Amino acid sequence: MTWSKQTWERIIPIYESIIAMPFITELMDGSLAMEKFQFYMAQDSGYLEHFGRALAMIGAKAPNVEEALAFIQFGQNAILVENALHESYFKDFGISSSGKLEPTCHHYIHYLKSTAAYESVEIAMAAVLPCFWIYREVGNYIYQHQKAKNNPYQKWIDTYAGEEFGIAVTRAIEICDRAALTATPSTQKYMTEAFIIASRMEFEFWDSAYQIKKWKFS
Ligand SMILES: Cc1ncc(C[n+]2csc(CCO)c2C)c(N)n1
Repeated sequence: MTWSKQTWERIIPIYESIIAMPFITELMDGSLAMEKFQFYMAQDSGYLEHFGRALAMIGAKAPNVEEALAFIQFGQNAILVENALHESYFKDFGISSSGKLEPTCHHYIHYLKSTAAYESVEIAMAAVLPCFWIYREVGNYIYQHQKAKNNPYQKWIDTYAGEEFGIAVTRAIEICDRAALTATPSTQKYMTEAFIIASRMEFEFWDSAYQIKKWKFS
């Protein structure tokens, strides 16, 4: 069995908890409080910028030029998505600025950036993979199960259920599987651990948006 299949099985309980979260079920039926979505959007805008930087750093460390190019393009896309969010969603939802990074987003970004900086490239690739993979699965799940018409969050749903995004995710999974094939058992173990930690952070990210969780002291 490939590294990715084995590792996805480890996070199925996290994935199933994510699709049952009130943030997701309410996003699906369009009933999610605007205030929670605005908080999510503002945090995600900050997340995408730093995530893009982490991806570019992984690209710089990639073992061959095709993989370097793939990660640099993922990084560019993350930042372009961020710009598109600014221009369209921010206008639609009345968010004035991305604001500062609140605790969960701060934690997640710094986990990814320090993994990209200090760990081996295979581990860093595994750490950023849940961001791609979980979003594709959640995006497709919502798209297939949504019942609401005129959902105010339709644009968000369409972004992640799109075919183009699906192709990028498959490519990211393939690169991680190739990296795992030549990695030592110890590195493979750390790759799995990084994938699990980032999957937990994906759960926490939505949960913190539902709770609008901010720093106690600002
Ligand atoms: C917290 C959080 N996690 C994952 C994504 C999804 N995502 C954003 S950019 C990108 C890849 C490059 O296009 C992916 C998969 C998100 N938006 N926010």
